[in-house]
Amino acid sequence: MSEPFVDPTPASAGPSVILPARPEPIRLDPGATAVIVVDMQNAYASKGGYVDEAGFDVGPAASVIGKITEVLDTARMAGMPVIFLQNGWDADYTEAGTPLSPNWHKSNALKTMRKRPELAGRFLARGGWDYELIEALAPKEGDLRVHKPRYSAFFNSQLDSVLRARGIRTLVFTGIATNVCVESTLRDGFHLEYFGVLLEDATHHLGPDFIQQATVYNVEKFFGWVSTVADFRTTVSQLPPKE
Ligand SMILES: NC(=O)N/C=C\C(=O)O
Repeated sequence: MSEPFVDPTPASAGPSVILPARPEPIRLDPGATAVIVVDMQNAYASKGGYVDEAGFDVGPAASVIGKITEVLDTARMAGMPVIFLQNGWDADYTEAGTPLSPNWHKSNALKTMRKRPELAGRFLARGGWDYELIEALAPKEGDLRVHKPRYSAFFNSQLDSVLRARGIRTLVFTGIATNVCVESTLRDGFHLEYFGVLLEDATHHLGPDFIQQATVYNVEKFFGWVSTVADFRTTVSQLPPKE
C-alpha cells in the first residue's frame, strides 16, 4: 500500500503543506525546505554563452525563466530559502582540473575553448559574463549563492554545510540542465539523505527531448519526487507569509 504522503520532517509541528507529486505527495515544511536554482547563468541560458557557442540549442532555455521566477516568488513569500548554484572555475581554470581529471576531458566548455583558442578564458570563469547569473533571475536579499566546480553541487562546494546549518532536509530543484547538473545534484543529495523534488517544467535539458523524460523517470522511480510549478505555487502559497 502506498503512503498517503511522504513526510521528510515528522517531528516538526509548524505550518506545512502537502505538495502533489509523483509517485506520491510529499509534505513541505518551509523551515526545512530550500529551492535550488541550478546554474541559471549566461553560460547556459543566454545567446553567446558557452552552451550556445558549443553548438547546443539555447533557445528553449528561455521557457523556464518565467517558471523559475514564479517558483522563487512563491518560495520567498513562504520564507523558504532560495539557493542559486553557479557552475565554473577560477579565472586561471585551476579548479577545472588537469588532463588527469575526467572533467578536463568531458567538459564541453573546456573542449570548445581548446578547439577555438580565440575563446580561451571566456567560458565559466568566475568574474566573467558567462559565469554570471542571468539578469532576469538576479538574487534578492536573503537568497544564497553557492559556487560549484563540478556537475554535482555536493562535490568541492559549500552546499552540504549551507543546508545542514539551516536544518534543510528537502530540496526543490529548478534550472539547467535537467540531465546533467540537476540530476547529478539530486542523486548525490539522495545519497546524503536529502529528499529531492524535481519541478519538471522549471528545468530544461541539454540534448534530445527524450533525455528530459529519462531524468523525470529516474527521479520518479528511484531518486525522489516529481511535481510541477502550478502545484508548487498553488500549494506553497497557502502557507502563512513570512513576517
Ligand atoms: N549546468 C549543467 O547542467 N551543465 C551541463 C554541462 C556543462 O556544464 O558542461
